[in-house]
Amino acid sequence: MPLSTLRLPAQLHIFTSLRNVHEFSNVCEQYAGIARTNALPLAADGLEGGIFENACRINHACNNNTHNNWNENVGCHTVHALRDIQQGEEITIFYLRSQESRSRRLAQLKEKFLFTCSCGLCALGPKESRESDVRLEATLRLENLISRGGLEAILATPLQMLRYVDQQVQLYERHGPGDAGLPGAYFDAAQMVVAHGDLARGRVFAGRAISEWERTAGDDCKEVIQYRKTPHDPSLLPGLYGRSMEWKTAVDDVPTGLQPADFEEWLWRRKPASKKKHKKKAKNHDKNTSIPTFFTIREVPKKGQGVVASTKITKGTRILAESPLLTVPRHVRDIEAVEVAIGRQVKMLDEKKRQHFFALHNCHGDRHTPELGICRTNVLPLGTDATVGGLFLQASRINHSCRHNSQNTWNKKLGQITIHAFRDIEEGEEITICYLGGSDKYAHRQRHLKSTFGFHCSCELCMMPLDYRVQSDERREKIDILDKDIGDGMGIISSPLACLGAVRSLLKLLEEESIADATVPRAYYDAFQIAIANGDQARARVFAQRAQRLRVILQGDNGPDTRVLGKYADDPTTHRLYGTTNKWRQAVTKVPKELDAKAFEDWLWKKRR
Ligand SMILES: C[S@@+](CC[C@H](N)C(=O)[O-])C[C@H]1O[C@@H](n2cnc3c(N)ncnc32)[C@H](O)[C@@H]1O
Repeated sequence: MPLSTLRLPAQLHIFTSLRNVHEFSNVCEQYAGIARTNALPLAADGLEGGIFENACRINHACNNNTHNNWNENVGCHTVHALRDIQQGEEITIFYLRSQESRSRRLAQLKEKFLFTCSCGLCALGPKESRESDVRLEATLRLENLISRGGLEAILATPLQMLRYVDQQVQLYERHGPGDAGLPGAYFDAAQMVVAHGDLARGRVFAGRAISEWERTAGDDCKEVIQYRKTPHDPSLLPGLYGRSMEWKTAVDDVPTGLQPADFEEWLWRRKPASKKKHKKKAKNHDKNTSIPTFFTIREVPKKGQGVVASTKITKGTRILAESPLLTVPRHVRDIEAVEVAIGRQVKMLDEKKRQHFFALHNCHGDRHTPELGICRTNVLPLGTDATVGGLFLQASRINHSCRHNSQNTWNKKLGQITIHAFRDIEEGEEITICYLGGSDKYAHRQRHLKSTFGFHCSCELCMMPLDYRVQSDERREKIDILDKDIGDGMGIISSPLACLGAVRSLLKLLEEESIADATVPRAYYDAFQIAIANGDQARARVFAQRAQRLRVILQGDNGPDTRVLGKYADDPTTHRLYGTTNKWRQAVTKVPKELDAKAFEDWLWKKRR
């Protein structure tokens, strides 16, 4: 039970003996510090917290072995073992709201609780840690897709939503029984199938959710009590049963006698992959390019049309290469001249293309002619800082996200825009690019998107809780400052070491902010320039190689920046800045070969030991 009053001296004594990681100069600050260090949430929203004599002594681990939960029925904080705990092993809980990548967890724990976590998960070697991060990020992404889709997506694309939960459960199970996300996932699945009248599967999913809640929070927890009857009568799931009857089954239609794997196939409505279907997929190529089609263009809730992955797309895949339908001058004040230029090109389109053109979205209403409104809504830049934009029948259907998954690049040599996935995209997930430049903060992003494209952004990042968004804005502000400092070019010569340190800090912030677009190779290219301007060919080669590898992901082998970076990686002295000073002069052969990963990074960034 929480310590409800502190009038009794014994309770006050317990309270003041709790750890306080915050500085204080009076009693009020001391008590507030203790509360901030120790309070455990009394509800899922985390707005109210309680102080507990024993539970507040439990330390954090990112691979926690227990799950803590405020049980409002019994008015107690409960702690349940998620796996066997050996005698003498420390009992641990998880202090943060959700499992994220190692760097994010470390940053949040440092900020909120002022410690550097060294638990088993944080202490993994680089390879295992990366693998764990990939799994956690995938879980989080699926969680976001499910929660953002909401009822609308459950009703519109139920199979897709069920697929997300299926993948989520598989990821949780790969993590082992320690994960407390399972009951929620099974409950989501129960809601999805029941909304379409499928009581048989609803019964199985609801049963699994209840037994997982019992395991992680006890049979007297709120959820078990509230939904105890649903495995017997899944139609009791609140407000959902029979919104559609597309998957209608009776509650007793659960198949018997199936092998476990076959039962799971039935339960999750997975279709066994038939050879025929594979053949069809391989043939499914875009008519105008040699690229297989990875997407469909269809209605996306609250966004009009959008481009949606029709298969899983792996990081680095070229999703689309497309020639512009017409080109439009950008940054021109003389609107009439622009209208004339557009009008002339629209007239020259054949009838079919003209129809496609006028079917594109126009967010400007009758403020402009339809031709100009369509172009202003849909034009994509043909190069960095380009004075010309292009209008595309497919690429212009791609919607915006502040945490996008794909990069658009104008490939002058091909005369086409390319769209590359810079992280894995799940089947059914929307393909998104960023309409904005740089690392704009929340308020600025919303203002700009509203005034230029007429919508309020509710992407994954913009929908994060306020405290997360504030942290994100702080990181973005730092990114902006570092970017400007590095970009002014003076530091390369006058203070190269500080400049290199700034690039390293920038890359760390970009990773924390999950920015994986062209900003990252650009930062490595900055590091390359610092090294080569000061005569260090060895470091320059490594930085150029890293920038090139990232450009291959974002633009492909034949991308506009990929080749030139390859040239610099082969021979860094071909860069125009080579030898501006010889302060760090070093041959290209001096890249150390014997160092472990950490020592190599220390060498690369000239970090003194
Ligand atoms: C280039 S078009 C993208 C395709 C467009 N959705 C369509 O139906 O053709 C830009 C327009 O799409 C919509 N849009 C793009 N991203 C959006 C988002 N994240 N949320 C809501 N609407 C969005 C806005 O209406 C915007 O003006």
